[in-house]
Amino acid sequence: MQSRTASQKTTLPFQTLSALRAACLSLPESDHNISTAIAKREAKLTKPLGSLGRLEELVSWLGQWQKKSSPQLKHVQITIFAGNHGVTKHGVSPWPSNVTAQMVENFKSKGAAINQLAAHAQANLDVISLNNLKPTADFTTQPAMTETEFLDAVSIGFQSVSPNLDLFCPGEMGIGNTTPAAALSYAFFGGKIHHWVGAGTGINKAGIKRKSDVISQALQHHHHTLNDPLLVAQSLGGFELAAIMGAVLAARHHNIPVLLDGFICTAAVLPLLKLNSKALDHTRLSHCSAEKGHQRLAKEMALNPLLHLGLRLGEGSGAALAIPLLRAALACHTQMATFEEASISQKTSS
Ligand SMILES: O=C(O)c1ccc[n+]([C@@H]2O[C@H](COP(=O)([O-])O)[C@@H](O)[C@H]2O)c1
Ligand SMILES: Cc1cc2nc[nH]c2cc1C
Repeated sequence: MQSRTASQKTTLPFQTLSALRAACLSLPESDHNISTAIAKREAKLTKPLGSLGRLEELVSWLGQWQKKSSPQLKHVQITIFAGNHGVTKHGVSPWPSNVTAQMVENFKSKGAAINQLAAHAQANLDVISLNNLKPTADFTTQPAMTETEFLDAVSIGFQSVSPNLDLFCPGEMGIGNTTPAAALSYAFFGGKIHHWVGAGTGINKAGIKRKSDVISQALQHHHHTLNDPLLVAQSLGGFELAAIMGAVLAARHHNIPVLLDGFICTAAVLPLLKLNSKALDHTRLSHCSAEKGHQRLAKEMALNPLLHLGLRLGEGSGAALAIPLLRAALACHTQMATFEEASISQKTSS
């Protein structure tokens, strides 16, 4: 496993918000000729058309973005982005912030759930600690990050994605990060605060009330930023969320399909969607988290989760669990016999 503390300042791709905005607005498209080729083969395979349900669509999605009519999953990367949060001083998480660094060590020594799930999925796992795990500012009174801090974090995420990948899965670790995730969701979709605020790592009712109050205060403080998705991400997000946003943007520029993880990961890429309604076409949502706001967020973002397992761990765990599903989909598409090869009669009427 590679682990980085990601504080280098040289040749970062985004020196200004307008450079980042331009990269979000001008995005490559998938190759629709590939989906036609894949659909043609799918129709010849020894099963009623459509009978493998979403597995069929997943093969087409992988192929369109990889630009391969026989998509592959040789180079699969899970990267955990770790960061800390100034809002934790308001008691929004039951865990102390030093658990973020302790879990980073646990990832490095292969003791965490994601280490087992990544190995099972035959995926490479890296961890990147943002800002040396120094926390964001308390966003109830200041932007979570300065413009430079935000751009650096986005740039580090962007640069972390190697162009040769077949699939990229961002994960995250950050005590307190369900609060910025809920704040971003509420800032972009409104509704009632309590729709977005859940127990995270297990906070009690009083803690959930504190989280809601913190978010309400933060939105009042940053109301002037709410019409600009990048300023919202800078003001209400976090280092690891910004890095995830940058990484998912990079994957798009390299035509790499992405599996999104849980509530925090989904909220992290929401600014991309708000800037460009096609920005997440190269992604699929691996699972629906048990965290309260995730189902609503997925619906608002028109993301249809592949798995419902009651997970609420983060680390990229849901994405890791969906990788074997993608491998199964590819195995069927590439290795099944056609009707002709297996001498099976085709259907006689429609
Ligand atoms: O992925 C999810 O949906 C998810 C839901 C709840 C908690 N988490 C993880 O728990 C941590 C944040 O929870 P909290 O209570 O400290 O805000 C962070 O490290 C996340 O990876 C993750
Ligand atoms: C132990 C622990 C492991 C985690 N993994 C992701 N978030 C986490 C939060 C805690 C508290």
